[in-house]
Amino acid sequence: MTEPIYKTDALIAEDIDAYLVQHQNKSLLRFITCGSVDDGKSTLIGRLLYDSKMIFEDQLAALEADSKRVGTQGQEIDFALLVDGLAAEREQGITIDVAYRFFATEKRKFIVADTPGHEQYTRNMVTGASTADLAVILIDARKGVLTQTRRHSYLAHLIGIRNIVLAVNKMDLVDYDLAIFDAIVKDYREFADSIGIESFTAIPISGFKGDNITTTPSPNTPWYKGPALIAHLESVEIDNVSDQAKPFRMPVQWVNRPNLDFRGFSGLIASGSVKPGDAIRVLPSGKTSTISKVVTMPGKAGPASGTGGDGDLDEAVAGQSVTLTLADEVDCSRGDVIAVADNPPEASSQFEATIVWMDDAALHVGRSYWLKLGTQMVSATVHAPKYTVNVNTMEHLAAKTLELNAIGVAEIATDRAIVFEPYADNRTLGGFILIDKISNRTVGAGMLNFSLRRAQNVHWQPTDITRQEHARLKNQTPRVLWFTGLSGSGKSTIANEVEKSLNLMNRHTFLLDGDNVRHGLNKDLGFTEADRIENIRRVGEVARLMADAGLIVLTAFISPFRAERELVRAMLPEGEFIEIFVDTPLNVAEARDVKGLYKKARSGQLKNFTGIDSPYEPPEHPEIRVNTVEMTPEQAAEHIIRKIMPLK
Ligand SMILES: Nc1ncnc2c1ncn2[C@@H]1O[C@H](COP(=O)(O)OS(=O)(=O)O)[C@@H](OP(=O)(O)O)[C@H]1O
Ligand SMILES: Nc1ncnc2c1ncn2[C@@H]1O[C@H](COP(=O)(O)OP(=O)(O)O)[C@@H](O)[C@H]1O
Repeated sequence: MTEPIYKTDALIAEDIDAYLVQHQNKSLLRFITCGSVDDGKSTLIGRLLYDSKMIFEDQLAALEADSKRVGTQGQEIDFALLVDGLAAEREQGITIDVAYRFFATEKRKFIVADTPGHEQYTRNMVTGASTADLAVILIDARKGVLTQTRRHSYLAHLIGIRNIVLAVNKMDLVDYDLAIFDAIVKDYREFADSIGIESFTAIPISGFKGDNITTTPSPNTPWYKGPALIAHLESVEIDNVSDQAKPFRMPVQWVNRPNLDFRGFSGLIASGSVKPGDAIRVLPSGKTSTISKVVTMPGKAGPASGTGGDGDLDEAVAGQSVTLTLADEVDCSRGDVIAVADNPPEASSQFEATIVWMDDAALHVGRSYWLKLGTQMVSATVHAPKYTVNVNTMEHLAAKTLELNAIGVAEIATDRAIVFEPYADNRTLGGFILIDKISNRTVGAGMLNFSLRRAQNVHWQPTDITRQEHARLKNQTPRVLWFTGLSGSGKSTIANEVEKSLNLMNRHTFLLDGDNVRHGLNKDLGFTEADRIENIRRVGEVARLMADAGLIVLTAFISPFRAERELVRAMLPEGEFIEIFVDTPLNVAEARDVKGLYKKARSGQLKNFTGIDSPYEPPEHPEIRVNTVEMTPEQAAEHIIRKIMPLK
């Protein structure tokens, strides 16, 4: 029964090029519709698709048959059936994911992201809204402005949508009463003012009856002098147009080098315009040059087909994909940004950001995530949130982390400077996503608000005695032998044995032990997840410094999380980090109970104890694994020494 709808999408998806060529000269408006099923959202979208004639004949026949069978509108066509395609939605009576639909009118083409209305789906709404130029906020005329209206408006505004349409729907059910419409608009204006929405367009409609949907004004609302919905969607200014007036920025997607004579930098122009002769600056290096040519992107044949472009352009503007060639040989690679020379964006490594959390597992404060901003990808850690926002009341709440669907403001630090602009000025250079390094899932989406001053005044200081010099003097290759395992597994005992053996071999070593470091450097840290993450981050930094000094470092920390162990691995040159899994089953470690801590944990006197009520994630591919049930500490140490030899 839903097949015809998928066919429409599939056709466009399969031959999107043909579709786009056909509509090439029309501008594209991306918009979202916000509201719940009850507000008539699906009916409205169905009506837009229907009225724009993008439904094929056979599908219409199927729709008519379906409507009569399962529709809720008697003998009339139930437009909601066009949109509520997913079986799960049908069963639950709700819309649960972002569905994108394409349609076109004489004047413009459209992509509409249909996002669900329920609070737990904030992340879907944010996903759908992230590229939208406009949001249609649906209101049921009988109910007026509701909590969810405020939530959707707040999210749409937060995500940077400047065009808001307040579609007051179901006007037929309130006798097209002007007073009701006016009261709703007044109510909404008060709310909009309070959150900084500068303007919106209110339209009285009936998705079901078709009032004020297409281009002609409805005779049922003679008091309404504004445009009908489609007429408004066809004429509203698209962000690209306003972006063109901003300074030129183009994040480099790839370096296009089809042959030795051509070296171009390809990307999508994020803002402004560019033409041959323009003075530009490559960031973050700051190197300057001049634009030689602006070439349109290669066609389907790809970069291999010579310069591949359809030809040189006199000028290109925001929203266009182009390849730029420069007058000078300038270092420039993927992730760099080419900008107008005298007004470039900043580069920074510390920011305040607004983050929408999208993962079932809450944010781990201090953990290193991938941060992807346009074509730039760096490691980043998020500090404890300053506050989270209650999306129903706009209240600020105190919070230690961000749970699924939470929106919070927090400081964020990247491991190297990224080129950016505040999201409010530039969505492309200010919007980012966070990716879990282990699962590769997108866990958050965010907006950079501003960079923190302190980041700009800290610079790397080069030193003359390099780590190679330090290592050469000690006549050894630095290593970090990272022992990990449960409390009482034998990390300290075995690490101690290994250090003794290394010293007999005249190696320069240092053993960092959990208990000892926690008395000094890390005495401010406890055993919450966030504190353990910070504990390991600091120990990792110290181990790295010691390895830079040429030492063989041994560390004995539970280090329960894979992500932080991988973080430390990534801090060191390839091959210098050796993960040693002290593999002792919980019952064995517990039976040893050297410090009586397991007993305390079992009796509830000690909370968050690893293996009892705090997780331990065993290494998946440790360089070395020792089984302390089968080996004595001495045997385990010998095994390790043998594995790491010949140790120069
Ligand atoms: N709640 C809780 N959970 C785990 N361990 C606890 C806890 N409270 C105190 N201790 C003692 O602290 C030692 C572990 O510290 P670490 O720095 O290695 O821990 S972690 O890596 O930050 O998880 C650990 O030492 P080892 O037994 O040598 O591992 C314990 O003695
Ligand atoms: N094969 C073994 N390897 C390491 N320790 C062992 C072994 N068998 C028994 N033990 C005992 O287990 C305890 C391990 O404690 P410890 O080294 O402090 O562990 P951790 O540092 O992992 O908490 C010590 O008392 C040690 O003597």
